[in-house]
Amino acid sequence: MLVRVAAGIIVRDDLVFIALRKSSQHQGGLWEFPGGKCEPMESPETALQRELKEECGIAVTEYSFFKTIAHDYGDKQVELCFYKVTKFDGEPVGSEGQQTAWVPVSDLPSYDFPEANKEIVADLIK
Ligand SMILES: Nc1nc2c([nH]c(=O)n2[C@H]2C[C@H](O)[C@@H](COP(=O)(O)OP(=O)(O)OP(=O)(O)O)O2)c(=O)[nH]1
Ligand SMILES: [Mg+2]
Repeated sequence: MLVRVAAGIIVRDDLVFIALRKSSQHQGGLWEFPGGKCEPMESPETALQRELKEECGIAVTEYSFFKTIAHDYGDKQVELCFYKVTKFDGEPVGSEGQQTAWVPVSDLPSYDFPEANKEIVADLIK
């Protein structure tokens, strides 16, 4: 099962907004860049806008493509399209009750992310 996902690296100054995945979710208990699955035929850009509205309550107004990562978790194959989100309307929150945090980019390595995110975190702290 290949799942296409769009995720936003929401940045403000030197801080990044991250969220904790619920324990009931795939890769639960790990931190993530908010986002979610693309619907059939939906572009990742549209999915990014929709997911960040649903999960964080923000309207994305400026973003740029960062990187695509393909990863096989064994039980699930994901293709993650990461976007850097540089402007948005509203203040990001955990709309679905998820724990969230604004963290300095340099602190990202001290948070546990899914395996597929390791390369992204490494790129961000470069
Ligand atoms: N959102 C997000 N998902 C990630 C990241 N890293 C990573 O491996 N994933 C994986 C976990 C999931 O298998 C998949 C994303 O699914 P999701 O659970 O966010 O999807 P969704 O928001 O549509 O949620 P749902 O309605 O299906 O519960 O991608 C990440 O940084 N952000
Ligand atoms: Mg999600």
